[in-house]
Amino acid sequence: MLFAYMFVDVMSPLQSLIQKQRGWSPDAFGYYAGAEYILNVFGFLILAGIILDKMGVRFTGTLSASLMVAGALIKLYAISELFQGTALELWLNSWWTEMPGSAKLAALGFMIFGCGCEMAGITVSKALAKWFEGKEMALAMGLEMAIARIGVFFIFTISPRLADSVVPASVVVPVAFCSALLCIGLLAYIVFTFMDAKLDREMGANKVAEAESDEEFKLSDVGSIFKSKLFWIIAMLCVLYYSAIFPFQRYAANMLQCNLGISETQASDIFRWFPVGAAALTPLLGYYLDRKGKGASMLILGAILMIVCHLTFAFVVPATKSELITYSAIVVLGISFSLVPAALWPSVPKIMDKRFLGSAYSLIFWVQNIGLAFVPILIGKVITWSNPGVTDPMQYDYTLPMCCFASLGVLALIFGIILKAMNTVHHYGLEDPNIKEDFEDVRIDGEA
Ligand SMILES: NCCCC[C@H](NC(=O)[C@@H](N)CCCCN)C(=O)O
Repeated sequence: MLFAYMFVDVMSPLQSLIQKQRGWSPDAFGYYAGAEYILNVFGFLILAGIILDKMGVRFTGTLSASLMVAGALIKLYAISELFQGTALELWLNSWWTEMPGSAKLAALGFMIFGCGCEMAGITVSKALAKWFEGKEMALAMGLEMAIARIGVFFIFTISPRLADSVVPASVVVPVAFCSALLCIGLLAYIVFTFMDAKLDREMGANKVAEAESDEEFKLSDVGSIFKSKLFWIIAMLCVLYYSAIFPFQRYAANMLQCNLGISETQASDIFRWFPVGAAALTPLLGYYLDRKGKGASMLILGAILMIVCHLTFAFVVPATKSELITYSAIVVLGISFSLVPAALWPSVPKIMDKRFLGSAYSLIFWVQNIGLAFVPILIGKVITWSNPGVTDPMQYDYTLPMCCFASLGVLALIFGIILKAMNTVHHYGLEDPNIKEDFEDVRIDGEA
């Protein structure tokens, strides 16, 4: 997941370079960036969950890592010199001319990569739930997310430097570097499949037989998940919360530039500490959750902190232009981005039956991906609508867009409160620690 998250953002700091090198306009760059989620939104993620529950973590993880490598290589080819002047490029250049041929092929590669990346996300979650059931599951998931966030910080730091390491500067170097890392990731996962097979053997014949007889996944389970009220509450909380985080990340640097009147680099230098803060805290909160519980309360607190931060960016930062307040809001947002992921993902195995855990994760990801695909477009339109006549990208007023992000947080908070109330009534164990001697299993079996 570290290498996957690095690949996702490898081009993010290189927007102006790819514009100079390959003629991608900001719009073309936006379409390329959105391509990551397209196939997932149009149903691939649902299929991925079914494959995961039918075929298991070893097959699905290897498939997802292979998809990421294939997508990465297509993207690498698209931006390389090799692709320039080919018949395919000429043909791709001949229609929808706003989007250069290299951007179209890179978007296709990114789409395939995106399928592999999200499929890997649900596979890793299911694998961790299997390996750490009744143990330090939240800590394990927290560490996995922390490593991925460090990858984001790392790639924002090294990507421009790798591009500048050749003359003239080239986007090919960082993309080739990350593609090589993905190949290493695929090999690492293949090694894991042997370890996982060994775990199955160690778990003993009895447990495997039990798993085979009682826990066979049925296609109708997908329908059962969709009918579950609890599933929809978690999925809505997830999409609303994450839609106010990942799409915000795309606009954050520009928002800081406009509010503080600083350069792109200064803004990035401030904002890049956000994933680092989240990386530092998520495992600690996972450790706490494993031992003390309070998962539902953490979700509520995380949503409240996010609302406070987005409102600070909307009203306080532009009025005071204070760097101290800005840094404080970034740190508090990092705490929020630790609380919610640390509590959300380990909660799913508590309330969903093991046999369709992969599908449950995939359907939550699917709803989330719809938000991640469309909220950035919506925010772009709000920026344009609330800044009539503004052409200088340093002069945007971000009050309304930030209020939109805060509103998503308010809705997420409402779903968090409903979830906690339901947990109090039905005792799903969302406030309980993961590590328990006698774990009372109250997971719903498709019906809630
Ligand atoms: N084992 C993974 C748990 C989910 C972590 C979560 N990621 C997502 O929700 C992804 N579906 C979306 C990632 C988008 C990145 N461009 C997270 O908190 O990162």
